[in-house]
Amino acid sequence: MSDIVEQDGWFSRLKRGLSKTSSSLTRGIAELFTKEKFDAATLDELEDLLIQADLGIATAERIAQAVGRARHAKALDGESVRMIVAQEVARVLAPVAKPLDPPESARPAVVLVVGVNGSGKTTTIGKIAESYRTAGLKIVIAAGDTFRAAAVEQLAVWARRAEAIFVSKEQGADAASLVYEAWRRAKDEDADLLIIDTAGRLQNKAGLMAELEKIVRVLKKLDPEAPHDCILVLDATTGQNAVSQVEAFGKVAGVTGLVMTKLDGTARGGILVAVAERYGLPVHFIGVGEGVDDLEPFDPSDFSRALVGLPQA
Ligand SMILES: Nc1nc2c(ncn2[C@@H]2O[C@H](COP(=O)(O)OP(=O)(O)OP(=O)(O)O)[C@@H](O)[C@H]2O)c(=O)[nH]1
Repeated sequence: MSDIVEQDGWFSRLKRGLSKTSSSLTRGIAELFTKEKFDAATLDELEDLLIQADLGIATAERIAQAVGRARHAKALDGESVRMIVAQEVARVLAPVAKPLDPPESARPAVVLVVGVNGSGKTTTIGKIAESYRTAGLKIVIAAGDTFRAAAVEQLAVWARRAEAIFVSKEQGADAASLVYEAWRRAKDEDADLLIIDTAGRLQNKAGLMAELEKIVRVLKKLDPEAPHDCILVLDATTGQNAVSQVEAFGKVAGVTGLVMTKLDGTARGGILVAVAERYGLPVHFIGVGEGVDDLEPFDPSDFSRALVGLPQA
């Protein structure tokens, strides 16, 4: 691959996006080799370093054990340790890397997008709509965040770009009734896909969570299988808080998959691994920047190598 293509490619954006995490891991691992010998205490330090990057205790332990085994077989250096980290991380992530794949038989297939304020829901919806427009699908987008006029406007821009039918209501309107209308509209138009934005809410605000529950209830009356996908968008910079979001949104809306954004904003990008290990939920997309090209389908090999600053396999 030429340098120019490589520069503009997804992997180099991913690598740049994950550089806060990868440089902190690379530096930390290099420091382990300034010790006189690489012994059990060094392995503990490695484990701590991985936990600090939010990789989760179980994965950190497994990686330290794998490095421990390798140290008997060959002389280690920073790069070989990073390679072991990448291999173990890829192993954890392989089962959760699944493209978003709403059923073709459902008309419309319903994708509900949930998450706290500012996590990147709008950007995610724009990306999904764009990829399905390219595939020739007829799309309806419902502006279920009826609280913020700016959110509706932003979504309308994405809808126009994706040549999607856009359904919105006046500010403060009941979100569940908007969802009802949007589903009917999608049915009347024989649309393939209905994507529903929802208002950002904190997982500990009971009133807003009840409203989300009502949206799901309304959808189930229209189609017992809906929503076919319920995507939780997680902001990586919220760290361990992502874990409580998965639980709270999972309980109310039955989360079926994840998108993790803003991996560029943290040195603890390992949080994706911790969440994957704990819940085994599919990861559909990851985001490392504000542009539409900075959100891409999740690839465990690319992610795990970029996480420790290694070139693409
Ligand atoms: N650095 C960075 N910024 C991102 C990423 N994804 C989204 N953003 C930015 O984060 C902000 C919030 O993204 P939105 O897509 O509007 O999020 P939202 O969840 O719809 O937000 P609300 O409508 O406020 O609930 C925007 O300024 C995005 O450009 C990412 O991966 N990295």
